[in-house]
Amino acid sequence: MHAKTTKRILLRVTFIVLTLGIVTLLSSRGDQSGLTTFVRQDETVRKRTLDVPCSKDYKKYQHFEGCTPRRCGRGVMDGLVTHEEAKQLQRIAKRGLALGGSNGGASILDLHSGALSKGDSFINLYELMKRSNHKIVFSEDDFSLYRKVKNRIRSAIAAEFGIEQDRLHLTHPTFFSRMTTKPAKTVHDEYWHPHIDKETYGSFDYTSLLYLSDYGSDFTGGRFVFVDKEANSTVEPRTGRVSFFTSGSENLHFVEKLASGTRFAITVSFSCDKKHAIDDPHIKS
Ligand SMILES: O=C(O)CCC(=O)C(=O)O
Ligand SMILES: [Fe+2]
Repeated sequence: MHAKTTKRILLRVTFIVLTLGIVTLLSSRGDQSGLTTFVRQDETVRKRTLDVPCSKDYKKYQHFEGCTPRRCGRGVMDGLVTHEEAKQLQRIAKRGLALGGSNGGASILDLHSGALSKGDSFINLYELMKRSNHKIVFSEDDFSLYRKVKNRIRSAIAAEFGIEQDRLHLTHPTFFSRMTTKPAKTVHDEYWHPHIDKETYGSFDYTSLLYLSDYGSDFTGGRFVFVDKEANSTVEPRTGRVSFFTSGSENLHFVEKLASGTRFAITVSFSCDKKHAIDDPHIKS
């Protein structure tokens, strides 16, 4: 073969390889809107983590040695909670929420305090249960499932961040959420605003979310989005998926507005400060 022809072919091959490389790189980083996917709904991840630099805000907060994040980050685990456990928790959520429900698109049931969205405000489910002879909604088995799952999540967070698990205290609020496409009626329905959990909830140091329904089939929209400098990054909810992260401003986030369907999740969070510890939810007598 002619040296010139060989050179031309080599140049062409190099061009094709480079173009393919750039296309692959761009598509793996996200679409034109600057959105990348951290974990897709249709994949099963044992554990996927990402370190993110801790925000400077930690200087403002009291430091709890051996617990306050020194390393910040995010993680997603699919194997921690079984599909059946998540489905059972969804049934519990539905049972409780059936006694209330917001007029707008977001309803919560706080398992610890009993706060339940109803209309444009909240009622107390435990008060209601007390008045109507206790076990109308939850059984001891329901609470025991919640505790089991919460302890598993706590161990996973402790292992990931190199903390002794006894230093992580379950904190308020811990709640089931149900989101729909209904228009918001009060600010409590506006789940789509970017926020920092440490600022919104005060006591949170490590946030976890357990998803109880599937993005793409049970609902559309409703992806969890981390707001990052370069490109936002989504976690697509999947039944049984646990997503956890340090609660400071390094993990600013929001939930996209739902486009269709109903989305269920539980927020389970931990504080390093004993003062903010709450008991495991249990039947109040
Ligand atoms: O349900 C979610 O994916 C996130 C909810 C959330 O941001 C929160 O509870 O603070
Ligand atoms: Fe949040």
